[in-house]
Amino acid sequence: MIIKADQIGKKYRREWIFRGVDLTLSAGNSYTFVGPNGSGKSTLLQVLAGMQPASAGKLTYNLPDGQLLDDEDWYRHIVLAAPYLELIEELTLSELLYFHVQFKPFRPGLDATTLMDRMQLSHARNKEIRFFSSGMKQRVKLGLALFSEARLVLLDEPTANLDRQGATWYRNAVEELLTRPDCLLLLGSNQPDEYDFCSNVLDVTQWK
Ligand SMILES: Nc1ncnc2c1ncn2[C@@H]1O[C@H](COP(=O)(O)OP(=O)(O)OP(=O)(O)O)[C@@H](O)[C@H]1O
Repeated sequence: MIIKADQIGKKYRREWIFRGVDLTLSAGNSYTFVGPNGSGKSTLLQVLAGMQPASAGKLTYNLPDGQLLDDEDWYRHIVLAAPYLELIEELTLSELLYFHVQFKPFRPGLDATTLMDRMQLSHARNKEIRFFSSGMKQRVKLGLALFSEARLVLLDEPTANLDRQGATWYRNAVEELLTRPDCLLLLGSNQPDEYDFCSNVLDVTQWK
């Protein structure tokens, strides 16, 4: 997976959030977008993920064999965990995993039972998501992102609402993901301990 951004920009009404972004993001690497509150990290991640249209410039997505992904294919290859994305609150955890796997398989060797175990949430398998604490919900979002079969993993504020044990769990899971040469990891963060393993740290204020 290679994402090429050619002079992309995003504006809301008359305000440019960022512009002139030229990037080549390649699988086997991680990239972290940093900057103060409101600087455009989440917006840039969403535009790079194809979830929001760019207002200017061009984005292309290539697989290693040079194949270009079209819109329909694209969504099979990405996962995003972010505070602003909601889980389906009426489902139990078991039901949610069953629903999710219909659209996106888990990584090889994982099923719903092992995944709940990896999320350290087996005890809550029959509880509805709406009764989960914010930290438990965050583990579910991260678990679905980190343990699903996807070539592009986007994590926005990954340790939001996690306690110290949860932050260690995140750290171990993300380091395991980084051993996969076929995976491209993009992070949005302003917490250094969420991304200090990452060698490509990009300040979004350079694109104001
Ligand atoms: N849908 C929208 N309509 C108008 N303005 C928006 C919209 N979404 C975001 N913005 C504006 O875009 C700017 C960047 O917001 P964004 O959420 O990308 O920043 P951020 O760096 O992720 O912030 P934080 O660190 O607080 O999460 C902000 O000024 C925000 O108000």
